[in-house]
Amino acid sequence: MSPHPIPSKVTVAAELHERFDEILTPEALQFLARLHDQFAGRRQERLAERMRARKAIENGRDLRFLPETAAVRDDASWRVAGPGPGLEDRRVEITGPTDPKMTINALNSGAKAWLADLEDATSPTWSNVIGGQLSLLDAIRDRIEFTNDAGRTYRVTAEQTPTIVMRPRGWHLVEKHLCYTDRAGHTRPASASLVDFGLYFFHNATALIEKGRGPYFYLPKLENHLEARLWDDVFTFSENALRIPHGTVRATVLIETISAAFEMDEILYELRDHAAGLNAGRWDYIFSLIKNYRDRGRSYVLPDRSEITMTVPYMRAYTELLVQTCHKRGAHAIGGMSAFIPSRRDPEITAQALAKVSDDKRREAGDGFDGTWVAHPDLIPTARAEFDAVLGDRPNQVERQRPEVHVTAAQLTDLSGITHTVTDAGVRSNVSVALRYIESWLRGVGAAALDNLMEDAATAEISRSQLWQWIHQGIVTSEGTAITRAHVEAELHDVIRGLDRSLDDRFDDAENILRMVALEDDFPTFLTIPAYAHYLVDVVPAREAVAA
Ligand SMILES: CC(=O)SCCNC(=O)CCNC(=O)[C@H](O)C(C)(C)COP(=O)(O)OP(=O)(O)OC[C@H]1O[C@@H](n2cnc3c(N)ncnc32)[C@H](O)[C@@H]1OP(=O)(O)O
Ligand SMILES: O=CC(=O)O
Ligand SMILES: [Mg+2]
Repeated sequence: MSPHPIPSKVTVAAELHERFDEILTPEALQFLARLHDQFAGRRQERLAERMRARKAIENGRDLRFLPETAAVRDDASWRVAGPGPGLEDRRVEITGPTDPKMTINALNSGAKAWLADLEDATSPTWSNVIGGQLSLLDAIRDRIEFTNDAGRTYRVTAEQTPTIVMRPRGWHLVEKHLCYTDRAGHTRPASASLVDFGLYFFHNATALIEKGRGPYFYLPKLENHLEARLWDDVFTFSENALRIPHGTVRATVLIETISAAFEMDEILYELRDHAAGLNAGRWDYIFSLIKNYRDRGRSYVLPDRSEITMTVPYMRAYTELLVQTCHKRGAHAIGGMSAFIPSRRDPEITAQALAKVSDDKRREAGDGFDGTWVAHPDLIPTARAEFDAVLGDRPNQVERQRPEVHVTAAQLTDLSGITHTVTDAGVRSNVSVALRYIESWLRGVGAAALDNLMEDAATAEISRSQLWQWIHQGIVTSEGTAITRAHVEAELHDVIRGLDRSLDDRFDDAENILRMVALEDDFPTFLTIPAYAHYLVDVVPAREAVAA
């Protein structure tokens, strides 16, 4: 370390589009630099630990409830902070990206909460990342407006708007358009989590509190309780920095990795001053199962994506444990996303989607969940009806304990007794969906309706990781086709031949990424990491002028 350390800073290494200076103010960048001073090193340690943990599973180690944290699990006395103002009743939450139109539509939707998503549903182009922050800034100040190409102007007209719960990107991602230079003069890309969280918190925490709500977050893709501790420390540091009372932030943690399912109590405990609940993030959870057990033999091979439902035993074990853990600790249990979406052009598709969503939400409400997610505004009445039927006038059912639930470690990963059937159609569908989703993502559209299903980063991860696993485990389809690399290549060519191409589509790049993440021997931990590095980064020399 030099005897006269230079101040650390965060600098902008990208074009400043219209109004970006309202978000990337010197003060906001300085706040990001302080967050990185405190937490960038710990983030790196956590990421290194993720690699070690994954390697251990790969080498045959079974996950277990941690002996060293048994006291936390066994202590019946502690509770979490619980809902902040505006989070008491979360029976239906709409999720979606934060472009201005979706923001306004979500705020007018009638849902109780809006998951403003910078994660699974957002392609992290520079425009989307800072544009999303601008939408939120404007929404919170009641001034958001949008006019589409046809001249239709969108405004927020609802009397009661949903409580905003923002979801920053996960710890694994970087934001290369912002550079962090530490006190020793080393420059690295900023942490995407700290950027998304930090900018939102810095600009909006006080305004949200003045509106009677608060700075609320969904935390994605946590793998263990030490990552929860890191987030908790980020919250406490940020509350102190902005002189906001400790415990104002609320976090709802997605339990969407297999390892986190073994540490639900511990995650809530680490975040107990800030925790509002847990969410059953089913799509990433399935992806995490495949990713971690992909090399553990055929008994860990999951069937066609369409067959992996919430009623198979290992998925039931996970959701039952989640509800039980939450209610024991005074936390809300929030259900997940049914991927079926309605079509305003096709009443039959809509009827099918509503029936599937009804079933899913009825099961969740009956199991004790306090609320749930929907992907589309037209699903809100259906989801609400199922929760109204169980909750009635009560805002939630946190008081409903589930003492009869006894989930063992083995049940969480026991894939025996389920079908492992893979079909030709399942292979084709994974190739087609993954390719088309990645193409959309590369164009900056992070959630898409494909074949009447909602697809986002989490669902696309399932498709590509299944292809990888099926190839590497030498699976033969029920029709007798050996799923080799050559076979998947042939399917890919076939899908590409059948596409409606345009001059500016990104299918060539999408094909390149799909090959990288599904057809190589190496298994990238997230498809978004190489896709971002290859195609989404548009860096210009850092601007010293806006450095903090
Ligand atoms: C695994 C997970 O993490 S799940 C959570 C992350 N995923 C998501 O959040 C997906 C959210 N959903 C969506 O993005 C969209 O519903 C899609 C992409 C699936 C489908 O969107 P579209 O093709 O636009 O659907 P459709 O044409 O039927 O939309 C009708 C209207 O509803 C609006 N709408 C649709 N979904 C949403 C939403 N989630 N939030 C707000 N408005 C929405 C559309 O903007 C459109 O508005 P308009 O009539 O003013 O143009
Ligand atoms: O984020 C939610 C999921 O299902 O993944
Ligand atoms: Mg997810």
